[in-house]
Amino acid sequence: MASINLIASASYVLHSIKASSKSSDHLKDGFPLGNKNLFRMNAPGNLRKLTIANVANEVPVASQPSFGKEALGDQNHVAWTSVRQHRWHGELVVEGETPHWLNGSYLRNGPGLWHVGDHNFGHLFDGYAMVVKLQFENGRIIAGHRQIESEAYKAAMKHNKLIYREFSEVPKADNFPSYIGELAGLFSGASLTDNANTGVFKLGDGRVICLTETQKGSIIIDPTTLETLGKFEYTDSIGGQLQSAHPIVTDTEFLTVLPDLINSRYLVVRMERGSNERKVIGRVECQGGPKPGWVHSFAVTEHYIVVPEMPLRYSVKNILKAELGPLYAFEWHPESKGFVHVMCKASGKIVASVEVPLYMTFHFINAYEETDEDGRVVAVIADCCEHYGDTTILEKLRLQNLRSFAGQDVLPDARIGRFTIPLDGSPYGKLETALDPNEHGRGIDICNINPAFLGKRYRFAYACGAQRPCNFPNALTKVDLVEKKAKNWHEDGVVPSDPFFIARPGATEEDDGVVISMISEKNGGGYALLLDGSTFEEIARAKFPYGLPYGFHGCWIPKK
Ligand SMILES: CC(=O)/C=C/C=C(C)/C=C/C1=C(C)CCCC1(C)C
Ligand SMILES: CC(/C=C/C=O)=C\C=C\C=O
Ligand SMILES: [Fe+2]
Repeated sequence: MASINLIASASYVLHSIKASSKSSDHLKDGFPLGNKNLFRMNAPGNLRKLTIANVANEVPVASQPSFGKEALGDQNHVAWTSVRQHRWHGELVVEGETPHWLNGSYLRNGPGLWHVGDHNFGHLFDGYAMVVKLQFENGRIIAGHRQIESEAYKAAMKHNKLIYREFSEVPKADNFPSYIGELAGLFSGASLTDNANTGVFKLGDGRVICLTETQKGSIIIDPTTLETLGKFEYTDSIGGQLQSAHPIVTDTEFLTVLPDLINSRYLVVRMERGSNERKVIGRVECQGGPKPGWVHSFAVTEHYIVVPEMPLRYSVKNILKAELGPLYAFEWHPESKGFVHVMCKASGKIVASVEVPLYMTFHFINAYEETDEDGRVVAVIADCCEHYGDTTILEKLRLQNLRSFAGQDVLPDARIGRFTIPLDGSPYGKLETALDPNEHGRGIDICNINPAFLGKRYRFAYACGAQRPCNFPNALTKVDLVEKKAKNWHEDGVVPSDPFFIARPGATEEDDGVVISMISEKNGGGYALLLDGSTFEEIARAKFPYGLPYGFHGCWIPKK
């Protein structure tokens, strides 16, 4: 059965490759090159003329009139609306001043399209990936966005229906045999999405890669044109289907965690700069069960890798179901408990596996080693955006909820959860609240730090926070973990994304730099925002021709 499915999917892949060159061609068909100032805003019925400096190369998707089409009434914030065209590129007018030392490109990945044909997707995490670029050049900002041409996206465009399984979406089996094919495809991974919408990373050798949580969803793009260049092929034989969405990428290496659903363990792997071959550092045997916990992200210190084992566990039963359960591919197993494991990076040995209170996190912020007066490491501290051991947030991120509850105070509380993991062999670790969550409006997620402090004792985290009432993080927050205070940025009706810190060259203070975020506005507009990393005051903003959907995670590519 699996081989039949593989043959089917191989012939499908061939079709898609042929279709892909055509698809890029037909995306240009009917492209009104002269029409440089007219943009239809995403807000329903809102036709406006905007003058944007040097707008070039706006590319409507000729045969996809469905872009930006969800008809959901006035409440449909542009943050939760498909982008109105496949790609765009142009210069933005800057209000304020961007620092002249800021030369390079900020790329951000996230969903761009949440429907196919007449079918609206269910969840924020389902959207077909779109990368947005802000290229800073001597005070100017050249911007652009482009859909990633994953197999899942191309297949959906070609057949006008969902073909691959997304986070909350399962393609409809037209008939029983095709459902059997779909099941086999799930075992082989052939039916799983490669929609690389979670993050974008610059590898040490300069390649730029977009990822999702399936290994096949590792896609190389051109950071200048944002063109999809092809699959990132792992040349090792490690196998498996899944990966963390958040590898730790430095100039020298790429570290990630691969959940192994068959053996109920995690593989921690490392890929050197310039290589496509991952090598296993070590294995973490899960303490609870029945399956490994979801591992969206993990953390590192200078010498250790911190691997979470959440009670929110992968569920093979759910993954194989035609209708997903309330927690999609996962199940909440409080009886299986929560654990955190610490692996020595050099030897792969587990130096601590501790039980901790039940927790629920997407994002680790950072981790570091705590030493005693003799300099011996006695504990590992790991911080994350923690949802009080409650999975409700997953339901709140359903598009219907994001669209219908704007302004209502339904965002579940979140905090910075600080794990203390003793290295003295004791079986328990601590999970405490790092600062009063009211400081950041009792909402916090999508966090960044100064990358020079990765794995080290640090003081500042930048994240999306909340200005209540809200149904989604609607503020930017700078958290001071030493003073236990936060500075917040908010404007009425905004949905800000990924506050990304870039250090000023030569800086000696941790927060000396700028924070970039892309803002979606309630009137359908949007802009790039620059805040001072220290004061958290606005230094510049630059309006996009039209608002962009909410995005997840970005990276910085300094100009060579
Ligand atoms: C955007 C984000 O934060 C997470 C995305 C996660 C995805 C796309 C997960 C996809 C999966 C499947 C398609 C089936 C198997 C399990 C799982 C990895 C959840
Ligand atoms: C948007 C999000 C997770 C994205 C994953 O990469 C979490 C939002 C949480 C809200 O508090
Ligand atoms: Fe994430």
